Amino acid sequence: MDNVITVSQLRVLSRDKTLVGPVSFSVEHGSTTGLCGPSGAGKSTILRALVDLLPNGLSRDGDLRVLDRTIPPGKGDADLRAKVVLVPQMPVVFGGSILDNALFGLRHVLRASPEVLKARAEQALEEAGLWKEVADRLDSPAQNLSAGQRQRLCLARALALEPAGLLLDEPTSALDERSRDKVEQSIAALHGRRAVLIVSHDPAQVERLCDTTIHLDQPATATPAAVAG
Ligand SMILES: Nc1ncnc2c1ncn2[C@@H]1O[C@H](COP(=O)(O)OP(=O)(O)OP(=O)(O)O)[C@@H](O)[C@H]1O
Repeated sequence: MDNVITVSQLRVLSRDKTLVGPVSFSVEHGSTTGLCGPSGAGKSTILRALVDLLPNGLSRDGDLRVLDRTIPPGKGDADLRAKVVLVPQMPVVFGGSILDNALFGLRHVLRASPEVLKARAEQALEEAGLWKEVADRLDSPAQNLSAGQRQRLCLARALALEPAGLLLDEPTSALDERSRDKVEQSIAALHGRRAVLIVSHDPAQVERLCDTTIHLDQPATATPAAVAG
């Protein structure tokens, strides 16, 4: 199978100090990979590095390939962010309707008629496992959705971009068991269709969803780059 994301000796640096890494791994098309490790090990930071959205003051080195393209540090662009999409830990639901939220992002990437955009958003809501619950109220405020529905709406917003890779940061950490199960069903349905990298604290969840696991064993400490490298 083809790799969607390939990382070799990737480190995240804070000034000249290694904050996370080095790590090397790949995520294949159609696979679901778990990214695990103790709090502070650098899981969220790695996800952000993969889409070149590190906070100010942090940078990365090492090699990052997305599909057949090498992404030099700081050179991530809209094209990269449509191919590999990060869904953050806390779902961000904007003011506006459910449909507006599903379309957010897609509108900037795809120049198409409102009908085509709507069809793509509906397909994404279906893929995220939310369609049946919202089909009759697409114009209702998204803020009224439950926490689990919001998480799946954010998943739909990402899927509307038809990414090759999805990065999910603790997608069920704030959910009760029933909502968690629904989100997990949606993630499981992506297996075979997308490359999914999922940060999880829950070994049982990793067992349920993932083909392979990457372990970040050490909490990140700012060690001198020359030593850590
Ligand atoms: N902007 C930043 N500047 C400096 N250090 C940072 C910055 N962002 C994160 N860090 C540090 O990087 C390390 C990794 O943080 P990160 O949030 O990636 O860990 P994590 O494994 O996702 O943790 P958790 O499981 O608790 O969410 C931590 O030591 C954190 O303090």
